[in-house]
Amino acid sequence: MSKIEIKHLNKRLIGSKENILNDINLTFDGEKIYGLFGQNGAGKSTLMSLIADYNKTTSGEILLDGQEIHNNQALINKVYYMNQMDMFPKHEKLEKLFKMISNIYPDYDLSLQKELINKFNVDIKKTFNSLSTGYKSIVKIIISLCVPCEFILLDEPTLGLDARNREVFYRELIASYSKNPRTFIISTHIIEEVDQIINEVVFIKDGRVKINNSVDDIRSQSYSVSGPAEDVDSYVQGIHILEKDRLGRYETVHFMHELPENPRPESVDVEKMKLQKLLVYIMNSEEVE
Ligand SMILES: Nc1ncnc2c1ncn2[C@@H]1O[C@H](COP(=O)(O)OP(=O)(O)OP(=O)(O)O)[C@@H](O)[C@H]1O
Repeated sequence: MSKIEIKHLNKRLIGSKENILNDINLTFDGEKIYGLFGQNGAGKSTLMSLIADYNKTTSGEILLDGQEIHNNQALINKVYYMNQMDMFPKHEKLEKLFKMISNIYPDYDLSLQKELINKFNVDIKKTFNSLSTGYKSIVKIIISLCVPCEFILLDEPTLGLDARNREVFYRELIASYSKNPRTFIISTHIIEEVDQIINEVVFIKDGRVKINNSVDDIRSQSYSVSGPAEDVDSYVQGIHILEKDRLGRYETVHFMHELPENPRPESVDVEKMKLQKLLVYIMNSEEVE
């Protein structure tokens, strides 16, 4: 199974004194779905553009199956980068645009493309330039799911999509992945949207990797316990609580710890903490250390 390894990568823009990315060491394994998170300006798009060889590293290596991707067209062809740049011919009708792309990739999935055009209600007689922000994203999403690449990098794929189309996209992504497992790296600010889809989390802050772990590991021993306040309090007694939300007599407490050994009152519900909340705690605790 293919993998991408990033070793001691630094990126600094010419004329700048500061690195955008600092000593990045990461492995993206085959057939996994990664969430790439971080605040605005953290360096997510820069990292993706380097992997796809749109940009050159200042130092360090990006290897696909042990070989440098940079300037190696056979390897670059295994990576597809969907981003916010509009690089398609603006005045061509979409039907021609789709044809051009499918001609570039020998095993492009034309039947999936047809299905997705219908599901997203895309009018292929329109030009790319005339599309709304959301429909521009949809066209890019369709192409990303149909190209026969082993590594698909999606940079804020749902930008401008309404709720229905976001749902269609994630449903189709899962269907496509199940049928044809490959690696997806999805950069998004809306962690709730992907927390059921991704296997791995990479969190970048100020150009450095702060979290690089599986979702299962991150979510193990992290709970949200809710119910009548007095029952919850007695159940979680002695556990370090990260946050308590209260609504009248009802409360929810969040903690990163094993479940208490005390018997759980029937009135109390236990669930895994939401990934978004958890990542915020992990980042905050790192800052305190
Ligand atoms: N061509 C450029 N010229 C100047 N600064 C740049 C350039 N490209 C990136 N940067 C800077 O590098 C940093 C990282 O940007 P990048 O777009 O990679 O972040 P991001 O995590 O994708 O952010 P966002 O979530 O806002 O899209 C930012 O401070 C950005 O301003």
